[in-house]
Amino acid sequence: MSGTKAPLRLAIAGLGTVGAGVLRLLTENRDLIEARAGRAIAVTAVSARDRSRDRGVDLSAYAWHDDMAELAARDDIDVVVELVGGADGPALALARQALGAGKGFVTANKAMIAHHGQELAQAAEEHGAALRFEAAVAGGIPVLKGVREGAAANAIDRVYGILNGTCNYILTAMESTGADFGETLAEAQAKGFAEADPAFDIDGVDAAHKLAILAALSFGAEIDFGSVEIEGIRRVCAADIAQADALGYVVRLIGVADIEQSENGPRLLQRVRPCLVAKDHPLAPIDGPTNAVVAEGNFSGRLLFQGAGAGDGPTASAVVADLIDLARGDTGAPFSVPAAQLVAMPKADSGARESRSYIRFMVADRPGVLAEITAAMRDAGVSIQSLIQEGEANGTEGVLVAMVTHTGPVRCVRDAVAMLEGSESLVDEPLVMPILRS
Ligand SMILES: NC(=O)C1=CN([C@@H]2O[C@H](COP(=O)(O)OP(=O)(O)OC[C@H]3O[C@@H](n4cnc5c(N)ncnc54)[C@H](O)[C@@H]3O)[C@@H](O)[C@H]2O)C=CC1
Ligand SMILES: N[C@@H](CC=O)C(=O)O
Ligand code: NA
Repeated sequence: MSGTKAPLRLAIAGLGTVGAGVLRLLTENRDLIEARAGRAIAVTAVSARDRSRDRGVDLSAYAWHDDMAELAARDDIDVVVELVGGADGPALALARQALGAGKGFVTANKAMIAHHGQELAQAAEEHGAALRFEAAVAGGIPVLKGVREGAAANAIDRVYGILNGTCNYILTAMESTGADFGETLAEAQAKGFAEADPAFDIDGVDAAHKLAILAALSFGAEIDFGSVEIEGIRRVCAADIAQADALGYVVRLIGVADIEQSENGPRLLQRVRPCLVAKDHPLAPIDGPTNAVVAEGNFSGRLLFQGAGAGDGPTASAVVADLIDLARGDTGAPFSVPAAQLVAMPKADSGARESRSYIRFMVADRPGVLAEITAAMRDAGVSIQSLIQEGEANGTEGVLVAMVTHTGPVRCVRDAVAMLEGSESLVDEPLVMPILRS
């Protein structure tokens, strides 16, 4: 079909949700993939933990390796595809080996790229190999391609979005059905969205991995996962979602990265936390495992990328798109610029940022409690826009007091909360959620 070009030969490590999806996609769409890639893309060898597991795909045509480290050593392989996971360990060893041997390397592993992406990009350059990881950020959405290629001419100084399908699935289910957190997490796990350790999802770490990669690529910054401020969704309760709704907002886990200019060069701020999102904001209707990313280019204006952020089909689509690029001979720098040109950007001070905030207190039902809270706000310089006191919140001890502040420094809200620490009026630690600016 494509003439005489030799096929691109793959070894795939990991045949779980994503790996099995990639095998299915390569089989079902073989002809169109070959036509678009200009050559066949053929699997030669595979490795996973359990050879006999029924994955709904026929493995009989592929060489099997119990030890995935052997894949990179095969001389009949052009590209190693890593769909195992884990920041370090065998996945990282395989990446180093494959790139060191001059083979292409395609992965969906955001944990590994967030921690070691720069080293791996450098290794790829040194050995003339290609490294790609579109599936690692926002699953099936071609957001890395969109930023790296489609928006390549723009300076981008803010990128943000919904980067974790599991959290979005949980939050939107809590919103629409009032379902409980644990039950909804189990559903997300059963559908294959959740990470091997779902704490990575609900504690915001997975979104932070993706944000760190997206920020590096968007801003030309060194990857700095360590400086991401992270808060997950464990403490968001049904009453918060109901209060947000009454105020005209929905609750979403949002990753935001931006750069601010200072005398000493650009500073980077990366934060992942549950936020209140106005119902007319483009991120508000994003539900279920869908992800959405907004990138603000200085010529393009606001770009919105939206689609399935997790699951076998969408994630496989991103992996195979990378493989098609490699088959076509695109070996360009994965972070837009060579790894050595990525700029080290110190962390910006999040306390100095201005924001409106939602603050929820669970308080003891007794006189003087509200006065104590509002005094702390006054002393810390926080201006309250609205305050709601509810009866006993469902399934919780105490009375819910929720407030929305006027725009002011984040530090003042932190100071107010710190002043109330240890107060006998509070039956739980306050929850602060910023209101996402449009
Ligand atoms: N599931 C999803 O929706 C998405 C997953 N990802 C990423 O894709 C990667 C794979 O995720 P899933 O397919 O969901 O995981 P999974 O747990 O379903 O599959 C992992 C596979 O790796 C194999 N494996 C584990 N340790 C191994 C070892 N030492 N040697 C050989 N094989 C080994 C397992 O046998 C299994 O086949 C992860 O990095 C994940 O973060 C990225 C985007 C979306
Ligand atoms: N666990 C992740 C899977 C995709 O990256 C998620 O829920 O988004
Ligand atoms: Na993607």
